Amino acid sequence: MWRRCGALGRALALRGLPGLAPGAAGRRTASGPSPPARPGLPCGTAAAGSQLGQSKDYALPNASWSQDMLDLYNRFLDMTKDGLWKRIPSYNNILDHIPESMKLTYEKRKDTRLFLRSIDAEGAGFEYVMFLNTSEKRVVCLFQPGSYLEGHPGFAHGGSIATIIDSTIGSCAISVAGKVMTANLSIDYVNPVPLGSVVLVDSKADKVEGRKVFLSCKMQSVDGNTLHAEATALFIQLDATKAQKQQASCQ
Ligand SMILES: CCCCCCCC/C=C\CCCCCCCC(=O)SCCNC(=O)CCNC(=O)[C@H](O)C(C)(C)COP(=O)(O)OP(=O)(O)OC[C@H]1O[C@@H](n2cnc3c(N)ncnc32)[C@H](O)[C@@H]1OP(=O)(O)O
Repeated sequence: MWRRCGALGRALALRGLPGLAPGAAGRRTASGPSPPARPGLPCGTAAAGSQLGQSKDYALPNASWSQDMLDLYNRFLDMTKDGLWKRIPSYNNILDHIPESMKLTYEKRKDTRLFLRSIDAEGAGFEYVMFLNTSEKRVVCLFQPGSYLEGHPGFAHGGSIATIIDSTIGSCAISVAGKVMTANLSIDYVNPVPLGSVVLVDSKADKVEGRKVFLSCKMQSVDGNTLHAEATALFIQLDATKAQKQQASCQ
C-alpha cells in the first residue's frame, strides 16, 4: 500500500528527477538564486490577497536554505509545470489559508500565529515548503529543521518532527476533506534528524470512510537511503455544528 524507504527517490526518478548528489548540503547558505517566479497556487487559498502583498508567503527560498533544499525545491517546481503538483503557499496566520467564502464566521486575530511560523529568525525554526498532488491525494513537504528545534544535541526535537508530520498529513487531509482535525497520530521515530539537514515528508490519504480520513507518511533523507520516521494518522471531518461551536468557544 505504501512506498517503502527510498521510494520517493524512485518516484522522482520516474519523473526524470534523479536523486541529489551526496554531500551537496551546505554549499550555499548566505546567498543564492533569487526566488523563482511564483508557480500556480492551490485553489481556495487566500493566494489572491497574498499576491496583493497583504501576507508574506514563507514557502519561498530564503538565504538560510541549503543547496539540498534549493535543489529539491527547484525539482518540485519543475513538476508543477504540468499542473499535477502545486506549491502550497505558507502564511503565518492560518486564516490566510482559508478561502474568503469560508471566512465569514472567523474573525482574524492579530495576536495568533501558525505554530510552524512562530520563530522569526530565518533558518532557525521550521523552514519548509509543501507540494500538493490532488490526483494522488498526496502532499510532500521539504523540511529543513533549524537550530531552535534542537532536542538531543545536534538533532531535531521529536515534537518538532511530530509537528511537521501532523501539518503535512493535515494539509493532505484538508485537501481531501476540508475542515478536519487530528484524532490520532502515531509516529515511529527510526533515525534522528540532524539540524540543518533536509528531509522529505511524504504523506498520502489512503482511505476515506464517511468523516474519517486515514493517512500515512514517511520522513526520509533526500537520497532516500535513510528512513527517519513513519506515521499513520486519522483525521476527522468536522461536522458543521461542532465546527461552529468550537469556533465560538475560542473567540
Ligand atoms: C488545497 C490545499 C489546502 C492546504 C491547506 C494548507 C494549510 C496549511 C497550513 C498549515 C498546516 C496545518 C494543518 C493542520 C494540522 C494540524 C491539525 C491539528 O493539530 S488539530 C489539533 C489536535 N486535534 C484536536 O485537538 C482534536 C480534538 N478532538 C476532537 O475535537 C474530536 O474528538 C474530533 C473532532 C476529532 C472528533 O469528534 P466528533 O464528535 O466530530 O466525532 P466522533 O463522533 O467522536 O468520531 C467520529 C468517528 O471517528 C472515530 N474516532 C474519533 N476519534 C478517534 C480516535 N482517536 N481513534 C479512532 N477513531 C476515532 C469515532 O469512533 C467515530 O467513528 P464511527 O463514526 O462511530 O465509526
